[in-house]
Amino acid sequence: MDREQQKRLAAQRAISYVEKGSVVGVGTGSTVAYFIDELGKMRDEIDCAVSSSERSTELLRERGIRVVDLNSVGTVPLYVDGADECDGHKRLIKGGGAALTREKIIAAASERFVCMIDPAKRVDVLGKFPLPVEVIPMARSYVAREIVKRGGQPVWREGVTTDNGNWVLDVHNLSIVDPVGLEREFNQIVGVVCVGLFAARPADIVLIGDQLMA
Ligand SMILES: O=C[C@H](O)[C@H](O)[C@H](O)COP(=O)(O)O
Repeated sequence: MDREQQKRLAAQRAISYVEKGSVVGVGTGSTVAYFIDELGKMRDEIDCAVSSSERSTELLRERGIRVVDLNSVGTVPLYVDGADECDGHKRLIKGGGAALTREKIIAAASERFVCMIDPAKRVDVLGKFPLPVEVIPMARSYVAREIVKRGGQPVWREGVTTDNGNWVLDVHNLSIVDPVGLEREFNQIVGVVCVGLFAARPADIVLIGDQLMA
């Protein structure tokens, strides 16, 4: 089975976590696009969605799903998203599509985070996928130098501006043996908006294709 089929299967299974009449938090990316397809089929059974990107908002609206501001809802019962890497503790690297900050905000505001991946993204140690870090544009060089001091090799994702008007550094050469510690450390660099490590708030449920990860 190819990766796209695995992503679609994960999205179909993720739908079973959606409760009728509820607000659904929606992530970003190619896997989420399959989830939005499925969610569209039950648009009359849910209340509305909160979205992690302009791209997902557009897809949701195209399928007739009402999208509301996170500030207008309380705790979100369910957040569904993809990831770029996932370790055995359901800690993630995210941000390959530059949507990490809004994704992390909705994940933090959610009771349950269901993450959908294909088998190639399941790793023992995070870091083979370059770690995305969203930065305030004027701080790009400074943050890059600070990351070099910590052993990473930052590469500016030139030409990409996030939905928040910021830039992204992709940090290569990291073997992330302490994801919570590294997330905390990078968060403390002035000029960093968000680190694409979801370790302090990992996923609650990970679907690898249609299989539940233990
Ligand atoms: O910024 C993008 C997100 O974190 C995505 O969830 C992540 O990159 C996975 O995307 P995809 O499902 O396209 O592999």
